[in-house]
Amino acid sequence: MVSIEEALKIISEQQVELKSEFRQLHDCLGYSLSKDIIAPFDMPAFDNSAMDGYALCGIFSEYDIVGEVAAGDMSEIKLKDGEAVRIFTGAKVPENTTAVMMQERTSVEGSKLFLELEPKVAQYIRKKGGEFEKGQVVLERGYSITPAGIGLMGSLGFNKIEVFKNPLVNLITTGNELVEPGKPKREGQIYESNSYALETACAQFGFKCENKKQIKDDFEAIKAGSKESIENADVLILSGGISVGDYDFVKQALEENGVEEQFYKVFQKPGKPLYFGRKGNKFIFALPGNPASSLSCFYIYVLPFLQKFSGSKKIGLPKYSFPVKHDFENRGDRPAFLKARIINSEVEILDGQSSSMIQSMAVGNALAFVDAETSVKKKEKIECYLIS
Ligand SMILES: Nc1nc2c(c(=O)[nH]1)N[C@H]1C(S)=C(S)[C@@H](COP(=O)(O)OP(=O)(O)OC[C@H]3O[C@@H](n4cnc5c(N)ncnc54)[C@H](O)[C@@H]3O)O[C@H]1N2
Ligand code: MOO
Repeated sequence: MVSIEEALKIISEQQVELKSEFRQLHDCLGYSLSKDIIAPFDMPAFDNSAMDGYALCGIFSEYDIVGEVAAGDMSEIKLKDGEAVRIFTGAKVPENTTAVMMQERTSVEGSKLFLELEPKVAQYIRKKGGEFEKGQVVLERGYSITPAGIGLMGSLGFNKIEVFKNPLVNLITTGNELVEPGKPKREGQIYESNSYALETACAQFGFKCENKKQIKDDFEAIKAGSKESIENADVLILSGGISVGDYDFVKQALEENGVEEQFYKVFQKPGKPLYFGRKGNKFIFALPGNPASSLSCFYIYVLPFLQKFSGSKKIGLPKYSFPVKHDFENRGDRPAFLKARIINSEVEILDGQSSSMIQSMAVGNALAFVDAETSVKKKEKIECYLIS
């Protein structure tokens, strides 16, 4: 049995072989950059107008309108003192522009422009290189790509992005009692739900499960199924059958497949029987079958590993401290990740903390950490991992 800190350290210290690939710009959300993104030109690339209005030369109260520049135009106009051009947002400002005046503050009579107020030098001009300059690193290697990052890379003209390959994930659920949702079940059976929660938890962070298998509590079947997944995937996630019961075959099956245990059992609640193993450059997490245990172990242990394996610098769930809404006592002898809800900057520890209960996790948005045999007083701050 290891502590939470030891388990996380063992996971974070695994040497993983990162590979890179080019992906289309629209298809790299959830991937991480394998190279810095360097601006190929200044941003903006030319001085341009921030408003629909008039580009002015010199500071006067009236001007002669000498032309028009729309967004996308290649303006050849060189303004002289007292001249103005009609201009639109994003259009290149002509040479010698002193300022832009928004059209709401102007009036026009024939070709004469009158201003309601005096312009300030450089107002409403977005200067060339004002955001960043050519050659500047705008996104660093290891940056986990977001929609804004995609927008930025598109604005720099990149249509293919070099990213780290995401690990190939396989998922195996084990249990004789499990029935696929949508099918009839008889007394003693339950619906298989962990694979859905785990697959979508992967997807929440941009990781795809390429293959899902459901296997009975049969040693040979689990051994054969996990052998195949270890061959085909980078990371195998199993759920169930990892405790000490007569039908818990996962650990032994993994051992017989040549998987080397990195740790087994973590001193925590939920998720005590968590197993982590490795075979070469393949990694195996066997999560306890209880629904809240398996998902909580995914968030705390599997997610940081998948992120590391994808070359991301962003590791683990966002973690913040919040004051508790009410007194709380963890009477258990294990440190606990508690299903919790953060509202109005306060954290409420929810009812339904049993490892088999997932409704509290579904309506919650965080896992709150409270050490073993510890009381926390109302307003005392505790660490919370945000799950949504
Ligand atoms: N004698 C002991 N018994 C148990 C211990 C222990 O230390 N000594 N630990 C308990 C703890 S803590 C946990 S957590 C569970 C974990 O057991 P397993 O990983 O072997 O999981 P299973 O027995 O297969 O299932 C546990 C529970 O979860 C349900 N389940 C399993 N798979 C799914 C699924 N895919 N979808 C929905 N629900 C699932 C299953 O029906 C069981 O109710 O062991 C304790 N026992
Ligand atoms: O450690 Mo288990 O996940 O409490 O039921």
